[in-house]
Amino acid sequence: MNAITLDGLSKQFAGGAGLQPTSLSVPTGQVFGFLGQNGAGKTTTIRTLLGFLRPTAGQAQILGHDVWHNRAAVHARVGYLPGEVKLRPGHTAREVLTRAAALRRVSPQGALQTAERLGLDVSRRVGTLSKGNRQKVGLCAALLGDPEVLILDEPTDGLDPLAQATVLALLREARAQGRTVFLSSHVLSEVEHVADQVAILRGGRLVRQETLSTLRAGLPQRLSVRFARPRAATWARCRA
Ligand SMILES: Nc1ncnc2c1ncn2[C@@H]1O[C@H](COP(=O)(O)OP(=O)(O)OP(=O)(O)O)[C@@H](O)[C@H]1O
Repeated sequence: MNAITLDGLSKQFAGGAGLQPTSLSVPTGQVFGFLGQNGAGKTTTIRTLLGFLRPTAGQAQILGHDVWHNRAAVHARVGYLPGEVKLRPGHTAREVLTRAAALRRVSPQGALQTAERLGLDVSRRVGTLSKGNRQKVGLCAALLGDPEVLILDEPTDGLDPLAQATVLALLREARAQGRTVFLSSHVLSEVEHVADQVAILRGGRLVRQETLSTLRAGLPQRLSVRFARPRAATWARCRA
């Protein structure tokens, strides 16, 4: 069964940019990497998929619900990390997570443990946190209550390599528990460590969707370099 389905979903902004009609599906229990350069349309897709933007055409379903018509039912079962995490600056990270947990009617314990794994000091006021550490607060909030579907807009953006590795480990654990992850990123080398499938968006258009093994098989496995002159002579020139 598919956890997420886009059926001809599109979003046209006044300037013409946005998302061209796009159809794709994400099977339950998979990590789906959604790749594209700056401005490719990843955030637009995610915000339309979640019903924050009204689609120009088409529809999206999450866990069998039409997103636009059943937003509350969908949002109750989805953990979402927005591209820009906005938090009340005067609250500590612990307060943010405890309040978010109360709103979701779940225990904050899991999120506080995740914060510890990510090396986040939850006693700090979020207004004093770095971008990466605010990102960690947003991620802990998205994971609250172990939602069935996680939709994460560039979750590792701005994180140090250790925290990035912890995030990827958290996503693998979510998959091992049968949960579904929709993960946007600029970087294939990061997504390939965790994704089962990837889609590539360019200029608001889906240009590829394939499994990681098919994508890898299509990438050059060997690079051959030809020197215009004998190698020893080339190195000698470089050293000179
Ligand atoms: N509210 C809006 N009104 C008009 N154009 C918009 C709006 N939001 C986004 N766009 C345009 O839609 C295109 C896709 O933007 P989007 O933010 O979805 O890209 P992205 O892939 O998430 O980029 P990034 O990796 O930089 O976050 C861009 O050309 C952007 O300028």
